[in-house]
Amino acid sequence: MKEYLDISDINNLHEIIDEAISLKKAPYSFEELGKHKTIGLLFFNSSLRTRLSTQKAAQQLGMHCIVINFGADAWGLEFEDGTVMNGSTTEHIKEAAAVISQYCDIIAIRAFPTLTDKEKDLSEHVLNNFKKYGSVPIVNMESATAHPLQALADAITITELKKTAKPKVVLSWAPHPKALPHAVANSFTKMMQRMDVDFVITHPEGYELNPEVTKDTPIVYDQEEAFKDADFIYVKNWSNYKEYGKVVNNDPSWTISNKQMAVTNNAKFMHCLPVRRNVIVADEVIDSDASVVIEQANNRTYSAQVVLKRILEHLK
Ligand SMILES: NCCC[C@H](NC(=O)CCC(=O)O)C(=O)O
Ligand SMILES: NC(=O)OP(=O)(O)O
Repeated sequence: MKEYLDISDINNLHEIIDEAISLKKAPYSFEELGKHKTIGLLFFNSSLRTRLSTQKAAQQLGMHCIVINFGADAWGLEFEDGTVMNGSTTEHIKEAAAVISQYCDIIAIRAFPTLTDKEKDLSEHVLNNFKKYGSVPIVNMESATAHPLQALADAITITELKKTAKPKVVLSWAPHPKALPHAVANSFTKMMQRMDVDFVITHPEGYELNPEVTKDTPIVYDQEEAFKDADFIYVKNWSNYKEYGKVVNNDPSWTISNKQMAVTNNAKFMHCLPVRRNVIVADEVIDSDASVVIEQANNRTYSAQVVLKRILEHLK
């Protein structure tokens, strides 16, 4: 694997999921592979799971890890070409990406969307500028439109827990007070389209994701109808895509409670975390045996580890 920007960088999905599950059983089997290699983790936004699981994955491969928070302790970066830099930005991406590439063999980046400038977000300008001006492989740790490490962890989790050959998986929107990105929902959708599952999306009318992502995936506007006989309920809020970045609906009847779970086939409840309790999901569901959110978060380590392993093998 040359880089990991999107799940399209995965050639053989079955193979990578199986390999991640093997790494979970023997996480130190390749601790020589990353010896004397360094990964730089660049954060423009907060993180708990991605930051810790990616570090853990790198360490289990014998790599060194360096971390920088652009929001807090780096110089303000300029991304536009030809700007007269007499304002708030201090350093241009051209130098920053080239310099970081001197110190790191792999660069991993978290950079959320603006949710105000749709065109800029869709262009993935942060990720693509690092790719353009850096000289080492890039790993996406959640960008404006994609969270492929999360989607791979989700695929591992569903593979481990499914009880039938072709489970029914539902992606459900749930309310949230703030405008949230589409990245998790986009990557999960693309992942389910590649897996052998019966996949349905449910959300209030008007909350359609980018049609270039959803393609021909069935969309059911009635949440209860969508949940019938489901084996996995994957919940996520996203802000409006058409009225870009707006919160136009906060309907609490979409919050996942026992009432919704009752029509499923004893479904597992999934969420990428962090989750707002009693807004996205009621305590009674996330505290029940149906919830697999901790197993899902654990799989973030093996998702990152299999990706880093493959990039390291490509570097050799
Ligand atoms: N990496 C997992 C999710 C990150 C982000 N959630 C958030 O920003 C939650 C913020 C809050 O609840 O205040 C998202 O939805 O893409
Ligand atoms: N799921 C996830 O990416 O969590 P963090 O935002 O805490 O990294």
